[in-house]
Amino acid sequence: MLKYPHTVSIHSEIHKSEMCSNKPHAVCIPVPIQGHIKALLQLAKLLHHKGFRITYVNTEFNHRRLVKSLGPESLDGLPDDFRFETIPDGLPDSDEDATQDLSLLADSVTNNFLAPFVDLIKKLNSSSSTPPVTCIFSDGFMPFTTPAAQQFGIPVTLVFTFSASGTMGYMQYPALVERGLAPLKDERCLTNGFLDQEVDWIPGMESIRLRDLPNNFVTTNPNDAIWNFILEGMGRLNEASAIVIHTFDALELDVLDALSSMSPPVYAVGPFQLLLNQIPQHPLKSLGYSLWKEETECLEWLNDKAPNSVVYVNFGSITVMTPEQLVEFGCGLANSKVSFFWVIRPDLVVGKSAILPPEFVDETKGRSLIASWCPQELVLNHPSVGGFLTHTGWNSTLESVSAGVPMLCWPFFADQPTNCHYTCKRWGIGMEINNVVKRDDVEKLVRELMEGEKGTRMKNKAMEWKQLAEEATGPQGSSSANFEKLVNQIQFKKI
Ligand SMILES: O=c1ccn([C@@H]2O[C@H](COP(=O)(O)OP(=O)(O)O[C@H]3O[C@H](CO)[C@@H](O)[C@H](O)[C@H]3O)[C@@H](O)[C@H]2O)c(=O)[nH]1
Repeated sequence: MLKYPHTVSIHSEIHKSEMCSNKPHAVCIPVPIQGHIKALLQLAKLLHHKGFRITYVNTEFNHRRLVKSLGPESLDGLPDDFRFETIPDGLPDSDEDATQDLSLLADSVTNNFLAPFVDLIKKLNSSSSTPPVTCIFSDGFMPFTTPAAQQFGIPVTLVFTFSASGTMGYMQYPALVERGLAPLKDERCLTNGFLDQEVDWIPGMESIRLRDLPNNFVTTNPNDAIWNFILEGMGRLNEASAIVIHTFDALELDVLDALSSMSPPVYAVGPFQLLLNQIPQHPLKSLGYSLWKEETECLEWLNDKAPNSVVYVNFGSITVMTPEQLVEFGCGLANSKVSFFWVIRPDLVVGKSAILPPEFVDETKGRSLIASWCPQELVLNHPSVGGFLTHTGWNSTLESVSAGVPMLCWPFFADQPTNCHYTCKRWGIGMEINNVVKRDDVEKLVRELMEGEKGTRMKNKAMEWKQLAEEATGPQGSSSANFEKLVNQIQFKKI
Protein backbone atom coordinates (compact mmCIF):
# COMPACT_ATOMS: atom_id res chain seq x y z
CA MET A 1 0.00 0.00 0.00
CA LEU A 2 1.13 3.55 -0.62
CA LYS A 3 1.64 5.55 2.52
CA TYR A 4 0.45 9.12 3.09
CA PRO A 5 2.40 11.20 5.54
CA HIS A 6 -0.52 13.59 5.90
CA THR A 7 -3.87 14.35 4.31
CA VAL A 8 -4.83 17.85 3.29
CA SER A 9 -7.54 19.42 1.21
CA ILE A 10 -7.22 20.41 -2.42
CA HIS A 11 -8.94 23.64 -1.31
CA SER A 12 -6.05 24.59 0.89
CA GLU A 13 -4.22 27.70 -0.18
CA ILE A 14 -1.10 26.44 1.53
CA HIS A 15 2.08 28.42 1.23
CA LYS A 16 0.47 30.83 -1.24
CA SER A 17 1.75 33.88 0.62
CA GLU A 18 5.21 32.36 0.79
CA MET A 19 5.16 31.69 -2.91
CA CYS A 20 3.85 35.01 -4.22
CA SER A 21 7.28 36.52 -4.04
CA ASN A 22 8.93 33.39 -5.30
CA LYS A 23 6.39 31.57 -7.45
CA PRO A 24 7.61 28.33 -8.99
CA HIS A 25 7.43 28.48 -12.78
CA ALA A 26 6.46 25.19 -14.41
CA VAL A 27 6.73 24.48 -18.12
CA CYS A 28 4.18 21.81 -19.06
CA ILE A 29 4.55 19.91 -22.32
CA PRO A 30 2.25 17.11 -23.55
CA VAL A 31 2.67 14.58 -26.34
CA PRO A 32 1.08 16.59 -29.17
CA ILE A 33 -2.13 14.54 -29.46
CA GLN A 34 -5.60 15.18 -28.03
CA GLY A 35 -5.76 12.72 -25.10
CA HIS A 36 -2.35 13.78 -23.77
CA ILE A 37 -3.01 17.51 -24.32
CA LYS A 38 -6.22 17.33 -22.30
CA ALA A 39 -4.77 15.41 -19.36
CA LEU A 40 -1.69 17.63 -19.07
CA LEU A 41 -3.81 20.79 -19.33
CA GLN A 42 -5.98 19.49 -16.48
CA LEU A 43 -2.84 18.90 -14.41
CA ALA A 44 -1.54 22.38 -15.35
CA LYS A 45 -4.75 23.91 -13.99
CA LEU A 46 -4.31 21.99 -10.73
CA LEU A 47 -0.70 23.20 -10.43
CA HIS A 48 -1.80 26.76 -11.15
CA HIS A 49 -4.27 26.51 -8.28
CA LYS A 50 -1.38 25.52 -6.03
CA GLY A 51 0.44 28.73 -6.88
CA PHE A 52 2.56 27.72 -9.87
CA ARG A 53 3.10 30.06 -12.80
CA ILE A 54 2.38 27.93 -15.87
CA THR A 55 3.77 28.00 -19.37
CA TYR A 56 1.88 25.37 -21.37
CA VAL A 57 3.61 24.31 -24.59
CA ASN A 58 1.66 23.19 -27.64
CA THR A 59 2.87 22.55 -31.14
CA GLU A 60 1.92 25.34 -33.54
CA PHE A 61 -0.38 22.93 -35.39
CA ASN A 62 -2.30 21.84 -32.29
CA HIS A 63 -2.48 25.32 -30.82
CA ARG A 64 -4.06 26.62 -34.02
CA ARG A 65 -6.63 23.85 -33.77
CA LEU A 66 -7.28 24.52 -30.07
CA VAL A 67 -7.83 28.25 -30.65
CA LYS A 68 -10.07 27.50 -33.63
CA SER A 69 -12.24 25.02 -31.76
CA LEU A 70 -12.50 27.01 -28.52
CA GLY A 71 -12.82 30.39 -30.24
CA PRO A 72 -10.04 33.03 -30.15
CA GLU A 73 -11.70 34.92 -27.26
CA SER A 74 -11.44 31.84 -25.03
CA LEU A 75 -7.76 32.57 -24.31
CA ASP A 76 -8.23 36.32 -23.82
CA GLY A 77 -9.15 36.37 -20.17
CA LEU A 78 -6.49 33.97 -18.92
CA PRO A 79 -4.67 34.98 -15.73
CA ASP A 80 -1.26 36.61 -16.34
CA ASP A 81 0.50 33.69 -14.75
CA PHE A 82 -0.99 31.07 -17.10
CA ARG A 83 0.43 31.31 -20.61
CA PHE A 84 0.51 29.24 -23.77
CA GLU A 85 3.65 29.04 -25.91
CA THR A 86 4.19 27.12 -29.12
CA ILE A 87 7.01 25.24 -30.82
CA PRO A 88 7.09 23.91 -34.40
CA ASP A 89 6.52 20.17 -34.86
CA GLY A 90 8.86 19.84 -37.84
CA LEU A 91 6.13 18.34 -40.03
CA PRO A 92 4.77 19.79 -43.29
CA ASP A 93 2.25 22.56 -42.58
CA SER A 94 -1.39 21.53 -42.77
CA ASP A 95 -4.81 23.03 -42.08
CA GLU A 96 -6.41 19.64 -41.69
CA ASP A 97 -8.69 19.09 -38.71
CA ALA A 98 -7.29 15.65 -38.02
CA THR A 99 -4.85 13.77 -35.81
CA GLN A 100 -1.40 13.78 -37.41
CA ASP A 101 0.30 10.60 -38.58
CA LEU A 102 1.69 9.08 -35.38
CA SER A 103 4.82 7.54 -36.91
CA LEU A 104 5.81 10.83 -38.49
CA LEU A 105 5.07 12.60 -35.23
CA ALA A 106 7.13 10.12 -33.18
CA ASP A 107 10.04 10.54 -35.58
CA SER A 108 9.75 14.30 -35.42
CA VAL A 109 9.55 14.42 -31.61
CA THR A 110 12.76 12.36 -31.50
CA ASN A 111 14.64 14.50 -34.02
CA ASN A 112 13.14 17.99 -34.06
CA PHE A 113 11.74 19.01 -30.67
CA LEU A 114 14.80 19.44 -28.44
CA ALA A 115 16.25 22.57 -30.09
CA PRO A 116 13.05 24.69 -30.16
CA PHE A 117 12.18 23.54 -26.64
CA VAL A 118 15.59 24.62 -25.31
CA ASP A 119 15.27 27.93 -27.18
CA LEU A 120 11.87 28.48 -25.59
CA ILE A 121 13.25 27.97 -22.08
CA LYS A 122 16.13 30.33 -22.85
CA LYS A 123 13.62 32.90 -24.07
CA LEU A 124 11.50 32.53 -20.92
CA ASN A 125 14.58 32.76 -18.70
CA SER A 126 15.79 35.94 -20.33
CA SER A 127 12.40 37.68 -20.41
CA SER A 128 12.00 40.58 -18.00
CA SER A 129 8.27 39.85 -17.60
CA THR A 130 8.60 36.17 -16.64
CA PRO A 131 10.48 34.62 -13.74
CA PRO A 132 12.93 31.88 -14.73
CA VAL A 133 11.64 28.37 -15.31
CA THR A 134 12.05 26.32 -12.13
CA CYS A 135 10.66 22.93 -13.19
CA ILE A 136 9.30 20.94 -16.13
CA PHE A 137 6.19 18.75 -16.14
CA SER A 138 6.72 16.67 -19.23
CA ASP A 139 4.65 13.91 -20.72
CA GLY A 140 6.52 10.67 -20.01
CA PHE A 141 6.66 10.06 -23.76
CA MET A 142 8.64 13.23 -24.57
CA PRO A 143 12.18 11.96 -23.86
CA PHE A 144 13.97 15.11 -25.10
CA THR A 145 12.71 17.07 -22.08
CA THR A 146 15.11 15.23 -19.74
CA PRO A 147 18.33 16.43 -21.44
CA ALA A 148 16.73 19.87 -21.75
CA ALA A 149 16.02 19.99 -18.00
CA GLN A 150 19.57 18.78 -17.29
CA GLN A 151 20.96 21.60 -19.43
CA PHE A 152 19.19 24.16 -17.20
CA GLY A 153 19.76 22.28 -13.95
CA ILE A 154 16.03 22.04 -13.16
CA PRO A 155 13.96 19.00 -12.16
CA VAL A 156 11.70 17.21 -14.62
CA THR A 157 8.54 15.43 -13.47
CA LEU A 158 7.32 12.85 -15.98
CA VAL A 159 3.55 12.64 -16.32
CA PHE A 160 1.99 9.42 -17.60
CA THR A 161 -1.49 10.01 -18.95
CA PHE A 162 -2.01 6.24 -18.81
CA SER A 163 -3.22 3.89 -16.11
CA ALA A 164 -0.60 2.56 -13.68
CA SER A 165 -0.85 -0.85 -15.35
CA GLY A 166 -0.43 0.75 -18.79
CA THR A 167 2.59 2.66 -17.50
CA MET A 168 4.05 -0.45 -15.85
CA GLY A 169 3.43 -2.34 -19.10
CA TYR A 170 5.40 0.26 -21.06
CA MET A 171 8.16 0.15 -18.43
CA GLN A 172 8.63 -3.53 -19.35
CA TYR A 173 9.61 -2.76 -22.96
CA PRO A 174 13.38 -2.98 -22.31
CA ALA A 175 12.71 -6.30 -20.51
CA LEU A 176 10.71 -7.56 -23.51
CA VAL A 177 13.79 -6.92 -25.66
CA GLU A 178 16.10 -8.64 -23.16
CA ARG A 179 13.81 -11.68 -23.02
CA GLY A 180 13.67 -11.87 -26.82
CA LEU A 181 9.92 -11.22 -26.90
CA ALA A 182 10.03 -7.96 -28.84
CA PRO A 183 10.13 -6.86 -31.56
CA LEU A 184 8.32 -9.96 -32.89
CA LYS A 185 10.48 -12.51 -34.70
CA ASP A 186 8.03 -12.81 -37.59
CA GLU A 187 4.41 -12.31 -38.63
CA ARG A 188 3.45 -15.82 -37.48
CA CYS A 189 3.63 -14.57 -33.88
CA LEU A 190 0.40 -12.70 -34.56
CA THR A 191 -1.57 -15.90 -35.13
CA ASN A 192 0.29 -18.84 -33.55
CA GLY A 193 -0.64 -18.22 -29.92
CA PHE A 194 2.64 -16.43 -29.11
CA LEU A 195 0.74 -13.40 -27.81
CA ASP A 196 -1.48 -15.59 -25.59
CA GLN A 197 1.43 -16.67 -23.37
CA GLU A 198 1.12 -15.65 -19.76
CA VAL A 199 3.59 -13.10 -18.45
CA ASP A 200 4.29 -13.85 -14.80
CA TRP A 201 7.26 -11.64 -14.04
CA ILE A 202 5.75 -8.15 -13.94
CA PRO A 203 5.34 -7.01 -10.34
CA GLY A 204 1.74 -6.17 -9.47
CA MET A 205 0.43 -7.45 -12.82
CA GLU A 206 0.27 -11.19 -12.30
CA SER A 207 -1.68 -13.42 -14.74
CA ILE A 208 -1.59 -11.10 -17.66
CA ARG A 209 -1.08 -12.26 -21.24
CA LEU A 210 1.47 -10.75 -23.60
CA ARG A 211 -1.45 -9.49 -25.72
CA ASP A 212 -2.84 -7.54 -22.75
CA LEU A 213 0.28 -5.36 -22.50
CA PRO A 214 0.43 -2.03 -24.37
CA ASN A 215 0.81 -3.33 -27.91
CA ASN A 216 3.28 -0.99 -29.58
CA PHE A 217 5.82 -3.83 -29.28
CA VAL A 218 3.71 -5.91 -31.71
CA THR A 219 5.89 -5.13 -34.69
CA THR A 220 8.44 -7.12 -36.63
CA ASN A 221 10.29 -3.97 -37.61
CA PRO A 222 13.11 -3.10 -35.19
CA ASN A 223 13.23 0.37 -36.78
CA ASP A 224 9.52 1.07 -36.15
CA ALA A 225 9.38 4.78 -35.22
CA ILE A 226 6.79 4.50 -32.45
CA TRP A 227 8.44 1.43 -30.87
CA ASN A 228 11.84 3.17 -30.78
CA PHE A 229 10.35 6.41 -29.52
CA ILE A 230 8.75 4.59 -26.57
CA LEU A 231 11.85 2.52 -25.89
CA GLU A 232 13.93 5.70 -25.70
CA GLY A 233 11.46 7.27 -23.27
CA MET A 234 11.49 4.21 -21.01
CA GLY A 235 15.29 4.26 -20.96
CA ARG A 236 15.30 7.73 -19.37
CA LEU A 237 12.80 7.18 -16.57
CA ASN A 238 15.28 7.06 -13.73
CA GLU A 239 16.70 10.43 -14.67
CA ALA A 240 13.40 12.10 -13.70
CA SER A 241 12.80 13.69 -10.30
CA ALA A 242 9.30 12.28 -9.97
CA ILE A 243 6.66 10.36 -11.89
CA VAL A 244 2.96 11.26 -11.89
CA ILE A 245 0.44 8.65 -13.03
CA HIS A 246 -3.13 9.71 -13.87
CA THR A 247 -4.98 7.20 -11.70
CA PHE A 248 -6.03 6.66 -8.10
CA ASP A 249 -4.77 4.25 -5.46
CA ALA A 250 -7.92 2.19 -4.89
CA LEU A 251 -8.28 1.40 -8.58
CA GLU A 252 -4.79 -0.04 -9.08
CA LEU A 253 -3.55 -1.03 -5.64
CA ASP A 254 -1.31 -3.93 -6.67
CA VAL A 255 0.56 -2.26 -9.48
CA LEU A 256 0.90 1.02 -7.59
CA ASP A 257 2.24 -0.93 -4.65
CA ALA A 258 4.84 -2.49 -6.95
CA LEU A 259 5.74 0.96 -8.31
CA SER A 260 5.98 2.52 -4.84
CA SER A 261 9.48 1.15 -4.26
CA MET A 262 10.68 2.78 -7.48
CA SER A 263 13.13 5.60 -7.73
CA PRO A 264 12.11 8.25 -8.78
CA PRO A 265 9.05 8.38 -6.55
CA VAL A 266 5.67 7.67 -8.17
CA TYR A 267 2.56 9.74 -7.36
CA ALA A 268 -0.91 8.45 -8.28
CA VAL A 269 -2.95 11.59 -8.87
CA GLY A 270 -6.38 11.44 -10.42
CA PRO A 271 -8.88 11.61 -11.85
CA PHE A 272 -7.66 15.15 -12.62
CA GLN A 273 -11.16 16.34 -13.53
CA LEU A 274 -12.59 15.24 -10.18
CA LEU A 275 -9.78 17.10 -8.40
CA LEU A 276 -10.62 20.18 -10.49
CA ASN A 277 -14.30 19.81 -9.56
CA GLN A 278 -13.24 20.35 -5.94
CA ILE A 279 -12.24 23.93 -6.83
CA PRO A 280 -15.50 25.71 -7.70
CA GLN A 281 -13.98 29.18 -8.29
CA HIS A 282 -11.07 28.05 -10.45
CA PRO A 283 -10.15 30.98 -12.76
CA LEU A 284 -9.36 28.50 -15.56
CA LYS A 285 -12.57 26.53 -15.19
CA SER A 286 -13.97 27.51 -18.58
CA LEU A 287 -10.73 26.87 -20.52
CA GLY A 288 -11.56 23.87 -22.73
CA TYR A 289 -9.41 21.08 -24.13
CA SER A 290 -10.92 20.03 -27.45
CA LEU A 291 -9.11 20.25 -30.78
CA TRP A 292 -12.41 19.62 -32.58
CA LYS A 293 -15.40 21.92 -32.06
CA GLU A 294 -17.75 20.42 -29.48
CA GLU A 295 -21.35 19.96 -30.62
CA THR A 296 -23.45 20.59 -27.54
CA GLU A 297 -26.92 19.93 -29.03
CA CYS A 298 -26.55 16.32 -27.91
CA LEU A 299 -27.17 17.40 -24.31
CA GLU A 300 -30.68 18.62 -25.21
CA TRP A 301 -31.33 15.42 -27.12
CA LEU A 302 -30.25 13.41 -24.06
CA ASN A 303 -32.59 15.46 -21.85
CA ASP A 304 -35.55 13.86 -23.62
CA LYS A 305 -34.41 10.31 -23.01
CA ALA A 306 -35.19 8.06 -20.04
CA PRO A 307 -32.53 7.55 -17.32
CA ASN A 308 -29.83 5.00 -18.22
CA SER A 309 -31.42 4.31 -21.61
CA VAL A 310 -28.79 5.61 -24.07
CA VAL A 311 -25.56 3.98 -25.26
CA TYR A 312 -22.85 6.54 -25.92
CA VAL A 313 -20.40 5.53 -28.69
CA ASN A 314 -17.05 7.27 -29.15
CA PHE A 315 -13.65 5.97 -30.27
CA GLY A 316 -11.50 8.92 -29.14
CA SER A 317 -9.13 10.98 -31.23
CA ILE A 318 -6.81 8.45 -32.91
CA THR A 319 -8.74 5.23 -33.63
CA VAL A 320 -9.53 4.65 -37.28
CA MET A 321 -11.70 1.94 -38.81
CA THR A 322 -12.64 0.63 -42.23
CA PRO A 323 -15.99 1.54 -43.82
CA GLU A 324 -16.98 -2.14 -43.31
CA GLN A 325 -16.28 -1.97 -39.58
CA LEU A 326 -18.32 1.23 -39.32
CA VAL A 327 -21.24 -0.50 -41.01
CA GLU A 328 -20.99 -3.52 -38.65
CA PHE A 329 -21.09 -1.21 -35.63
CA GLY A 330 -23.98 0.77 -37.19
CA CYS A 331 -26.08 -2.30 -37.98
CA GLY A 332 -25.41 -3.83 -34.57
CA LEU A 333 -26.57 -0.64 -32.87
CA ALA A 334 -29.61 -0.40 -35.14
CA ASN A 335 -30.60 -4.04 -34.53
CA SER A 336 -30.24 -3.71 -30.75
CA LYS A 337 -33.27 -1.37 -30.72
CA VAL A 338 -31.51 0.63 -27.99
CA SER A 339 -31.14 4.46 -28.24
CA PHE A 340 -27.63 5.62 -28.97
CA PHE A 341 -25.53 8.74 -29.40
CA TRP A 342 -22.59 8.12 -31.73
CA VAL A 343 -19.63 10.42 -32.31
CA ILE A 344 -18.15 9.83 -35.77
CA ARG A 345 -15.05 11.98 -35.99
CA PRO A 346 -14.43 13.40 -39.49
CA ASP A 347 -11.21 11.36 -39.70
CA LEU A 348 -12.55 8.18 -38.04
CA VAL A 349 -13.04 6.14 -41.19
CA VAL A 350 -10.09 5.20 -43.38
CA GLY A 351 -10.58 6.76 -46.81
CA LYS A 352 -13.36 8.86 -45.24
CA SER A 353 -16.07 7.07 -47.19
CA ALA A 354 -18.24 6.52 -44.12
CA ILE A 355 -21.51 5.42 -45.60
CA LEU A 356 -24.20 3.98 -43.40
CA PRO A 357 -26.93 2.14 -45.32
CA PRO A 358 -30.33 3.92 -45.75
CA GLU A 359 -32.00 1.18 -43.61
CA PHE A 360 -29.79 2.34 -40.74
CA VAL A 361 -31.17 5.87 -41.00
CA ASP A 362 -34.81 4.71 -41.27
CA GLU A 363 -34.53 2.03 -38.62
CA THR A 364 -32.94 4.29 -35.97
CA LYS A 365 -35.01 7.45 -36.51
CA GLY A 366 -35.87 9.09 -33.18
CA ARG A 367 -33.51 6.90 -31.18
CA SER A 368 -30.15 7.84 -32.67
CA LEU A 369 -28.02 10.93 -32.87
CA ILE A 370 -24.72 11.35 -34.68
CA ALA A 371 -22.21 14.16 -34.08
CA SER A 372 -18.57 14.68 -34.97
CA TRP A 373 -17.24 15.67 -31.51
CA CYS A 374 -18.95 16.31 -28.19
CA PRO A 375 -18.36 17.47 -24.62
CA GLN A 376 -17.63 13.89 -23.54
CA GLU A 377 -17.54 14.32 -19.78
CA LEU A 378 -20.92 16.10 -19.77
CA VAL A 379 -22.32 13.32 -21.92
CA LEU A 380 -20.95 10.53 -19.68
CA ASN A 381 -22.37 12.27 -16.62
CA HIS A 382 -25.79 12.79 -18.19
CA PRO A 383 -28.41 10.68 -16.35
CA SER A 384 -29.74 9.27 -19.66
CA VAL A 385 -26.43 7.61 -20.54
CA GLY A 386 -26.36 4.01 -19.34
CA GLY A 387 -23.41 2.55 -21.23
CA PHE A 388 -20.31 3.53 -23.21
CA LEU A 389 -18.99 1.79 -26.32
CA THR A 390 -15.36 2.88 -26.26
CA HIS A 391 -11.88 2.22 -27.65
CA THR A 392 -10.65 2.28 -24.00
CA GLY A 393 -8.24 5.19 -24.37
CA TRP A 394 -7.20 5.91 -20.79
CA ASN A 395 -8.93 9.29 -20.52
CA SER A 396 -12.20 7.82 -21.76
CA THR A 397 -11.88 4.82 -19.43
CA LEU A 398 -11.17 6.97 -16.38
CA GLU A 399 -13.95 9.40 -17.31
CA SER A 400 -16.35 6.46 -17.53
CA VAL A 401 -15.16 5.16 -14.14
CA SER A 402 -15.65 8.67 -12.69
CA ALA A 403 -19.18 8.82 -14.08
CA GLY A 404 -20.19 5.29 -12.99
CA VAL A 405 -20.87 4.15 -16.57
CA PRO A 406 -20.14 0.52 -17.61
CA MET A 407 -18.37 -0.10 -20.93
CA LEU A 408 -18.24 -2.15 -24.11
CA CYS A 409 -14.60 -2.22 -25.11
CA TRP A 410 -13.13 -2.30 -28.59
CA PRO A 411 -9.42 -1.62 -27.98
CA PHE A 412 -7.56 -0.30 -30.98
CA PHE A 413 -3.87 0.07 -30.04
CA ALA A 414 -1.24 1.29 -27.53
CA ASP A 415 -2.34 0.96 -23.87
CA GLN A 416 -5.95 0.21 -24.84
CA PRO A 417 -5.65 -3.63 -24.61
CA THR A 418 -4.35 -3.19 -21.04
CA ASN A 419 -7.21 -0.84 -20.12
CA CYS A 420 -9.66 -3.28 -21.69
CA HIS A 421 -8.22 -6.20 -19.69
CA TYR A 422 -8.52 -4.35 -16.38
CA THR A 423 -11.97 -2.93 -17.20
CA CYS A 424 -13.40 -6.33 -18.14
CA LYS A 425 -11.43 -8.85 -16.08
CA ARG A 426 -10.42 -7.02 -12.91
CA TRP A 427 -12.83 -4.14 -12.30
CA GLY A 428 -15.98 -5.91 -13.53
CA ILE A 429 -17.29 -2.96 -15.51
CA GLY A 430 -16.74 -3.97 -19.12
CA MET A 431 -17.29 -6.53 -21.87
CA GLU A 432 -14.95 -6.85 -24.84
CA ILE A 433 -16.09 -6.72 -28.46
CA ASN A 434 -14.08 -9.02 -30.72
CA ASN A 435 -11.48 -7.22 -32.78
CA VAL A 436 -13.12 -8.62 -35.93
CA VAL A 437 -16.31 -6.69 -35.32
CA LYS A 438 -19.60 -8.40 -36.31
CA ARG A 439 -23.03 -6.77 -36.18
CA ASP A 440 -24.58 -9.73 -34.30
CA ASP A 441 -22.00 -9.48 -31.51
CA VAL A 442 -22.51 -5.74 -31.24
CA GLU A 443 -26.28 -6.19 -31.04
CA LYS A 444 -26.03 -8.93 -28.39
CA LEU A 445 -23.51 -7.07 -26.24
CA VAL A 446 -25.38 -3.76 -26.43
CA ARG A 447 -28.56 -5.55 -25.27
CA GLU A 448 -26.68 -7.29 -22.46
CA LEU A 449 -25.10 -4.02 -21.37
CA MET A 450 -28.36 -2.10 -21.30
CA GLU A 451 -30.94 -4.75 -20.40
CA GLY A 452 -29.18 -7.91 -19.21
CA GLU A 453 -28.27 -9.22 -15.77
CA LYS A 454 -24.56 -8.82 -16.45
CA GLY A 455 -25.23 -5.23 -17.51
CA THR A 456 -26.96 -4.57 -14.18
CA ARG A 457 -24.08 -6.11 -12.22
CA MET A 458 -21.62 -3.99 -14.20
CA LYS A 459 -23.65 -0.84 -13.56
CA ASN A 460 -23.67 -1.53 -9.80
CA LYS A 461 -19.94 -2.14 -9.82
CA ALA A 462 -19.36 1.02 -11.89
CA MET A 463 -21.22 3.04 -9.26
CA GLU A 464 -18.92 1.58 -6.58
CA TRP A 465 -15.82 2.65 -8.55
CA LYS A 466 -17.32 6.10 -9.06
CA GLN A 467 -17.71 6.43 -5.30
CA LEU A 468 -14.08 5.36 -4.76
CA ALA A 469 -12.88 7.87 -7.39
CA GLU A 470 -14.80 10.61 -5.57
CA GLU A 471 -13.31 9.56 -2.24
CA ALA A 472 -9.79 9.57 -3.70
CA THR A 473 -10.21 13.15 -4.90
CA GLY A 474 -12.07 14.44 -1.83
CA PRO A 475 -10.36 16.49 0.90
CA GLN A 476 -9.05 13.40 2.74
CA GLY A 477 -8.49 11.27 -0.36
CA SER A 478 -5.35 9.55 -1.59
CA SER A 479 -5.04 11.57 -4.83
CA SER A 480 -5.42 14.89 -2.98
CA ALA A 481 -2.73 13.82 -0.51
CA ASN A 482 -0.39 12.50 -3.20
CA PHE A 483 -0.74 15.72 -5.19
CA GLU A 484 -0.09 17.83 -2.11
CA LYS A 485 3.02 15.82 -1.35
CA LEU A 486 4.31 16.17 -4.92
CA VAL A 487 3.73 19.91 -4.93
CA ASN A 488 5.48 20.36 -1.58
CA GLN A 489 8.46 18.36 -2.72
CA ILE A 490 8.84 20.44 -5.88
CA GLN A 491 8.25 23.80 -4.21
CA PHE A 492 10.72 23.15 -1.48
CA LYS A 493 13.21 21.56 -3.86
CA LYS A 494 13.20 18.23 -2.09
CA ILE A 495 13.30 16.47 -5.46
O1 LIG B 1 -16.12 13.65 -28.82
C1 LIG B 1 -15.19 13.64 -28.01
C2 LIG B 1 -14.24 12.61 -27.96
C3 LIG B 1 -13.25 12.64 -27.00
N1 LIG B 1 -13.18 13.69 -26.13
C4 LIG B 1 -12.11 13.71 -25.12
O2 LIG B 1 -10.88 13.37 -25.72
C5 LIG B 1 -10.12 12.56 -24.84
C6 LIG B 1 -9.71 11.31 -25.60
O3 LIG B 1 -8.74 10.64 -24.86
P1 LIG B 1 -8.63 9.04 -24.79
O4 LIG B 1 -9.92 8.48 -24.43
O5 LIG B 1 -7.51 8.70 -23.88
O6 LIG B 1 -8.37 8.57 -26.25
P2 LIG B 1 -7.26 8.96 -27.35
O7 LIG B 1 -7.58 10.26 -27.88
O8 LIG B 1 -7.22 7.82 -28.28
O9 LIG B 1 -5.91 9.02 -26.46
C7 LIG B 1 -4.57 8.64 -26.66
O10 LIG B 1 -3.94 9.01 -25.44
C8 LIG B 1 -4.33 8.30 -24.26
C9 LIG B 1 -3.49 8.79 -23.11
O11 LIG B 1 -3.66 10.12 -22.86
C10 LIG B 1 -4.14 6.82 -24.43
O12 LIG B 1 -4.65 6.13 -23.31
C11 LIG B 1 -4.84 6.35 -25.69
O13 LIG B 1 -4.63 4.97 -25.88
C12 LIG B 1 -4.32 7.15 -26.88
O14 LIG B 1 -4.94 6.73 -28.07
C13 LIG B 1 -11.00 12.25 -23.64
O15 LIG B 1 -10.58 13.02 -22.55
C14 LIG B 1 -12.39 12.69 -24.06
O16 LIG B 1 -13.15 13.26 -23.02
C15 LIG B 1 -14.10 14.70 -26.17
O17 LIG B 1 -14.06 15.64 -25.37
N2 LIG B 1 -15.08 14.63 -27.11
